[in-house]
Amino acid sequence: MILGWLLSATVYAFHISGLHPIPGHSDETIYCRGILIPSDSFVYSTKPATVNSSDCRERIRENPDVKARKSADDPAFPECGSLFRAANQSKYEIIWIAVTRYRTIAITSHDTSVAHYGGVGYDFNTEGHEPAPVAVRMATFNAMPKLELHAHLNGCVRSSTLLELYLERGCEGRISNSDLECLILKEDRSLTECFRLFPVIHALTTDHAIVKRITKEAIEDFIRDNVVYLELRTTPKSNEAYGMSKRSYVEAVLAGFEAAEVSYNTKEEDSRSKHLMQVRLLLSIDRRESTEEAMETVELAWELRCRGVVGIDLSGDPVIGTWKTFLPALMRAKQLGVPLTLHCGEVPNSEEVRAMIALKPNRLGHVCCLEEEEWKYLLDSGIPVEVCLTSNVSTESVPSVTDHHFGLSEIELLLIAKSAVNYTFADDMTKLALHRIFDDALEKMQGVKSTSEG
Ligand SMILES: CNc1ncnc2c1ncn2[C@@H]1O[C@H](COP(=O)(O)O)[C@@H](O)[C@H]1O
Repeated sequence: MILGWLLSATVYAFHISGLHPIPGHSDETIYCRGILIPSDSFVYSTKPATVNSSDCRERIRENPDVKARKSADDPAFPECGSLFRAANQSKYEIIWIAVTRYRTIAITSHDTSVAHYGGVGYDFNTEGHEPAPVAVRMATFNAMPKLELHAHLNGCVRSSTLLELYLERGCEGRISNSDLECLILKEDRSLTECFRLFPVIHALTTDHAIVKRITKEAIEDFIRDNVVYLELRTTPKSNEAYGMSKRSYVEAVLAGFEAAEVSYNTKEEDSRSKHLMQVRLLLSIDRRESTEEAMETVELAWELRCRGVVGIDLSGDPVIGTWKTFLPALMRAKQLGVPLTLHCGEVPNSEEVRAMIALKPNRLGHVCCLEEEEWKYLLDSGIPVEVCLTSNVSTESVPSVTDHHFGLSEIELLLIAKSAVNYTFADDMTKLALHRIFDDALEKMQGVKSTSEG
């Protein structure tokens, strides 16, 4: 019984990117984790400002919901103002922000002039201050093609698989049963708890066969969510006890890619098999690693560039490690022309945030905790940001899902998702094919819309 319950909790606990309703909310509305799939995958670009920041701020102040939540003593609110100022000064348009006591997240876009705060949409092109929330149906999100550009393999392991492995082999004394259950059942985890959980997962996903299995399952789950292009990232690991080197680990992941394609293609009765999902791999450097280990990962990415490895990621517990350790490897990646994405500003760290932006990586991930000056610097740099909304909610970096929802129309969401194609690490042919998928979906959506309006 407990196991059944644990299994049914799968999607909430581990499959962070799952397209599933949040308990207590209707699955007919946008208030669901599903909306966060595309948003996790979105990459936003920037463009000259069209929004008057003081007007924008006034409208936010006038919303009683926001006032109730952001009381005067909440240090986050002034931060919001400075964000608008930064955007205005640097002539970028902010379409969406989320401010919590600790973090501020902003999204800029060239596709729309809609801004959001506290889960309520405001159309800056219209008169009046009425909030304009838009309910979007789950079915639409299921059907919508999606790009997933920020998925950590060991963060996507099904809870059912973890439990199965745990029951089979235990957890090598690293964690008690009750601790494991507690971690699995807890829907939202602080960053600290997250990094307590990863070693537990790693202790279970040790050998090549398991790495292949979790890769295949993760891909199948993304296919089910109608992701059409996936950049999966994972940290190559060596583990003598299992005869594993960094290279053989990556080989096991690539074997998982192949296995997923086979099982996917054989399910001909499944209409989703008409889509062929494109999968690419980024190799992550963990912040606990040494310069030499980081360098080995970069060389591996270069060697395996013809087999689907398209980039390097720097990730891991943001309070561990120092920037200088990884710099030689990141510079080497740049020298080789291997695309780079860096986890940036998950916790306040001005010096590092500045150094990361100065390195001019191809993308930055999370980018939650920035000082006003750093925001300006980021906006000036024009570096696309992987805005990891699902993760930020799960790790309690932002207060709730409703504080995150976009309130955009279905077509606007699709357009934003489409714009992310330009920031994938895919080749031009793949980008073209992806643009076509989005154009088809857009055409269908517009057709449905005009029929229902007619
Ligand atoms: C929540 N925000 C985050 N911030 C930073 N790094 C994260 C992360 N979430 C996951 N990882 C990184 O991904 C590893 C697990 O997948 P792989 O073993 O690589 O497949 C974690 O150990 C951590 O290094």
